Amino acid sequence: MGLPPQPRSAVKAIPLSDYKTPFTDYSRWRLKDDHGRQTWHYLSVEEAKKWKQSTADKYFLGLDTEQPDLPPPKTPLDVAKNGLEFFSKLQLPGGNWACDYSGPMFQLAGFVMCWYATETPFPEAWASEMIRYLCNRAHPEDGGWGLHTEGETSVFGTTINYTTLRLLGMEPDHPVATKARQTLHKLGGALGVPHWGKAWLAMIGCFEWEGMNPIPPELWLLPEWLPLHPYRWWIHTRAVYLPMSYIWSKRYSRPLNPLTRALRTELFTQPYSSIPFAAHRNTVAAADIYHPHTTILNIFNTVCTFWGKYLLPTRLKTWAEEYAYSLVVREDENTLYVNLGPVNNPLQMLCRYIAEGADSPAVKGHLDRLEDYLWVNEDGMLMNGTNGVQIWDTSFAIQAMVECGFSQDPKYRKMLTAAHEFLDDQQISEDISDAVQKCYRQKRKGAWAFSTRDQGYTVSDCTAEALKAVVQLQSLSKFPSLVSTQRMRDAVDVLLSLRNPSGGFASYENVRGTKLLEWFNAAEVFGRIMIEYEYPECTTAVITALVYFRKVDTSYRSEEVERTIKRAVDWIRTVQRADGSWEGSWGICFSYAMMFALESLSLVGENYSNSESVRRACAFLVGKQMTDGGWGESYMSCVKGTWIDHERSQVVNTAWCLIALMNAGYDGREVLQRGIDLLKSRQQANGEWLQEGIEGVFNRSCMITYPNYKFIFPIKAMGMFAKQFGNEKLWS
Ligand SMILES: CC(C)=CCC[C@@H](C)[C@H]1CC[C@@]2(C)C3=C(CC[C@]12C)[C@@]1(C)CC[C@H](O)C(C)(C)[C@@H]1CC3
Repeated sequence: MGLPPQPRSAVKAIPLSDYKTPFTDYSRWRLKDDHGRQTWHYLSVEEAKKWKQSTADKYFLGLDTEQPDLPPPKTPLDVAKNGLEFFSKLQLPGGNWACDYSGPMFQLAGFVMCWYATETPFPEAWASEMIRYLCNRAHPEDGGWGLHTEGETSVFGTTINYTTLRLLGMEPDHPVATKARQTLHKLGGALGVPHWGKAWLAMIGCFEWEGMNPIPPELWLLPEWLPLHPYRWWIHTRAVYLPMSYIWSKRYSRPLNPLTRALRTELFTQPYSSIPFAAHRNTVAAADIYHPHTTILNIFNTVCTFWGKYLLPTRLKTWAEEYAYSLVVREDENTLYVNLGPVNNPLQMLCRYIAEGADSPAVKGHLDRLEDYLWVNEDGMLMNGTNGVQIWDTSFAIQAMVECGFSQDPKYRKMLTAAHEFLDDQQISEDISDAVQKCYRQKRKGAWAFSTRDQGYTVSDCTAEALKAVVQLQSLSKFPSLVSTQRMRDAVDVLLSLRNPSGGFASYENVRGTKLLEWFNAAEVFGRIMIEYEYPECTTAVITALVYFRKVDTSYRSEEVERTIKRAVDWIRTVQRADGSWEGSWGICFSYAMMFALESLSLVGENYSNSESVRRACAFLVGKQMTDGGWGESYMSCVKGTWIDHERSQVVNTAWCLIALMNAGYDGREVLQRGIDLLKSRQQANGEWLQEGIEGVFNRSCMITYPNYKFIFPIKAMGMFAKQFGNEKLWS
């Protein structure tokens, strides 16, 4: 400690196992919260004296939080109180919560490669800690990386993270680099890197653009009624391919320099100049493929390659580039450079750099806002999956406290008031003037996003959970009416705008495309990314929110609300599996979706005593209880689409299953109490629960952490148990 950031050459000789000691002085990092904008700052020694490190900073950095031992809990609410005692220390001044939102192992790489492509130097403290993070995440046996932290070594993960380390300053003969390179070569080298990897490498001059399947911006000029039009794609897919298509069309590569020349020799198993790149458009390492190319995609790619090479008129190409670029600019303007997510953001920056140059306000705006995605944990610096989890986690934290009956308790008033004010501040108050027509955006006035208002993207269940939290506080717990009735109605308008003909709800938008679009999924590493799908979690969250809203406002669009609830419940029934379960898409996995499904069914009056479908669901869950009383689901549940036990019970899965069963009105007290005992037994003396397995997922194959869940859901489960059975003394 006390060291300045280590010069990158100093990281030279450290072996893979020794990256636990920070390269920077961890007592000098601070997390700043500006209306939910969370950014990490590395202070000078002088600055650090004036700006004290908070408990939250220390916790996130893996330093000792010095929280005292609390009186041993005797009742479920004691456990909840102790949990909250700790969790309250993690609340940021703006009333929201933050977290290390890691898991995917491709975001930092995308960020570093795009940043490098813009010829911008990296701040020293970042570079050192990013290097350390990647060293800490390398698999101990083979030194490679996978798609996500739990995944097996892949060509994708290893190619892009090896490249990242080198761009950040690691020498090629460093033991970490040597080991990773050997593994990469054993896997056939970077020629087999999937599509996005090829694109990123091409941007820094380490892959030839002709070796990539095309991403023609001309697609944006197709008539919108065509099923293939990008506006019908899932929002994240189109947001990534939009800037990528512009860069692809421009064939932009950073001019070569000694480092990228060296990388050209390190990444491949054969001399770079001897590689016939055009023949390798479809070369993808077998182990990397989650979603193989379809014949139709291969034909499409061949046609597009031919079209681009021989037929595309220059004027049309320019027009397409200009149109795509105009959408890139709008995305920046509409989100104040935060952008939809961590992959499109750096790509957007590179587009602005290509078109407007390094000194343009746009590139500067990007360089500034990219910081919102960076995070520092005990292992180093990484890129978060979004610019935070602010609204989402704050909504759930409020709901958990309400469930415990703490909204009436003066002790929690300050924490809840700050959280309430945060949600009030973060509701999106207006639509983007020309956005709906020209950027293909969903209605957003009245919505809440997942992270912040600045990011500004409607998400169905984020709107629903925030609305539920607001109703719970304002109408059912007599908190001041910060969010007016009109604004709640705006939120309901958003939810109703998201209805689909099936009755189910998707994530950001209505389902706009046909499932057949999946034939054109070119990303290779993810499944189900081409269109929006209806999800049990999103659908049930909407049902729940509408039921809550209806409790306080019976008149607004009442028939539509009624019909929407009914149709959504019908949809939920259609996707319940024969074994009684629901499969999750955003959390791991069945336990997550079932928690939401059984809550909404209970709110429409279906429970264990009167519904066969609820009874089947309960039997499923009870059947999964482990011998220690807990539940545990492996992330492989999501990959395989069938419940797979974790090797050990998990606090978060246990809480989800308990909440699900209690919502269902399941009457087996013993089953529930064994789960409650397990949660209590895992709580530390200071009220904390320790991090266990990864909690979240997206696109079926990529895992992502939700570290606050281990506080929020056990607290909620305790509150519900106390409500259902009385807050009796259970432990001496
Ligand atoms: C394939 C690409 C572009 C990768 C970048 C990562 C994003 C796509 C991921 C990271 C976090 C992520 C899983 C998220 C979601 C969508 C996809 C995200 C944004 C949503 C908003 C979908 C709806 C969900 O119910 C929930 C709100 C939990 C999540 C939150 C995180």
